[in-house]
Amino acid sequence: MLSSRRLVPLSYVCICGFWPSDFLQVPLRSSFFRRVAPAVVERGAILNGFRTFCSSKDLSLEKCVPCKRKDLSPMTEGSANVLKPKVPEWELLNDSGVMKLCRKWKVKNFLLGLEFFKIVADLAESEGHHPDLHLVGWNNLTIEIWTHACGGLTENDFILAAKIDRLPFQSYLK
Ligand SMILES: C[C@H](O)[C@H](O)[C@H]1CNC2=NC(N)=NC(=O)C2=N1
Repeated sequence: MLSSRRLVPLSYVCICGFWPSDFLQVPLRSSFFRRVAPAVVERGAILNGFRTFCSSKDLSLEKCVPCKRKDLSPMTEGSANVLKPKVPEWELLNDSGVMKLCRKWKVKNFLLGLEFFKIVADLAESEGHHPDLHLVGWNNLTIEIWTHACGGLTENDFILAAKIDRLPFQSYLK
């Protein structure tokens, strides 16, 4: 389904009801955009020209797209902050200029930590988009998500984070 979604160049935020029919193109620089930005993300929008969320409130229902575009560029901190409320458990990290999503868990034991990562790995493979996995001190897990192809954040990262949040990990945690 996603292949039908064209990637459009960044110049407007497109508010859509249903892809690709009823677009209202709003110049990013307009005061209208600044006022409606959060609502735009709620209703569905193109941020950084990569895709429209077609009014899905839940990013975990979206699919990651291949990061093959030569001109793929990371989203701005402003765009990241607009999407951040959709993955409230994650924090935005600026790692030497590379913006990433980061979340930590403490699991009951080492083997559950590896099982946790295996489940995340299977999800990542199915999405074709992969997190950085850290397991330290036997039971401290950290997952960092960013788009390596452009050295920053894209919608794929927020989608993967939202999908990870829906995995059934409660029984793994301390
Ligand atoms: C074509 C495919 O999208 C790329 O090989 C994927 C694989 N998984 C990936 N994962 C992440 N996090 N960033 C990437 O740039 C990336 N590229």
